[in-house]
Amino acid sequence: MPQAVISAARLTKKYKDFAAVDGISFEVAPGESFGLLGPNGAGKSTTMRMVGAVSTRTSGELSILGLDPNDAGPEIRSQLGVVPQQDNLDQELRVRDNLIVYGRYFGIPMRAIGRKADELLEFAQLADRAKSKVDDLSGGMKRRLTIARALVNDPRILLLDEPTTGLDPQARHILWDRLFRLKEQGTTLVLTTHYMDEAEQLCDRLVVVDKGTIMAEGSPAALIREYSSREVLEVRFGSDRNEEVAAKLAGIGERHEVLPDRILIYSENGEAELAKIHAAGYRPITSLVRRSSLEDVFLRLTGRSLIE
Ligand SMILES: Nc1ncnc2c1ncn2[C@@H]1O[C@H](COP(=O)(O)OP(=O)(O)OP(=O)(O)O)[C@@H](O)[C@H]1O
Repeated sequence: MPQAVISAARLTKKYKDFAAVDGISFEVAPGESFGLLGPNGAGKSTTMRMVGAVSTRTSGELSILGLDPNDAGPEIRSQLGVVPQQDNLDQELRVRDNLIVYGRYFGIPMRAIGRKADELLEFAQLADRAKSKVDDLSGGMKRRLTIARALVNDPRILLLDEPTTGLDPQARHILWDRLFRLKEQGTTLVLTTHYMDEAEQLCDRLVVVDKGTIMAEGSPAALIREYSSREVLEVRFGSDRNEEVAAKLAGIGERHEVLPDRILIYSENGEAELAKIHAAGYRPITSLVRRSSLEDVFLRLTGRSLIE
């Protein structure tokens, strides 16, 4: 890997005796899009706050852009863009003024900041809303404005905590498109998400986190190859029968997961497994064949679903 822009070794954050982040190690290369995928409470935001140099670590090593946040917090923060989980835009100010005020905060000269604000509004597809009140924007627009604001200082790394939580599918796709654009331009992206499709779409590489520890690391495709099969057959026999039927399907597929509402059968060819189930005399209420996803990887690693 080229000289890492973020390097964490045995990074730990404790709240009293509880380790919210429990000895995690990872590196992020320049220009990479790196993700932390895990359910609520996994320790993703806590990790992001340490990387963002706004929360101190309890132990371990952390280097951001070659600097230690314990010694160089302000210098690190001046080179980062941060998109927090909750939008914290200035509701009193108009859209464009949010960017101007933030730019002034970073000490950008007045004549440069106006040009920068217009450029960022264009990028965030908000040019026609420049004079709107923040309150009048949709959730997706507010999110894009928060991203635009985080780009005011031309950050070397953009940190995004759950960038699309709470957005509708269309707004998510518009936002992903903007993040792809940034990725193309070479910005290093670090994001947390509990959406497996977001991780699959946006991340070159990711770590799967659960209960403060890293369960696996790799590209989405490599993780799926390593921890799942090519296809998944989902069958439903009714919540009271799934356990009983699953026990009788022992020879079918490479392995099963029995969830409260369905059985997942992992194999290279879901349709072929469905034919075997029919041949054995079982008729599922519903059946669906899909390709494996990071959700299956998480289930395999933890025995639990990402969204509970
Ligand atoms: N200030 C705090 N004091 C005590 N416990 C905390 C504090 N902040 C976080 N925690 C706990 O640490 C754990 C990890 O929280 P964190 O917010 O990092 O998780 P997360 O993966 O980002 O999930 P979410 O998406 O819900 O924010 C949780 O159990 C949380 O309750």
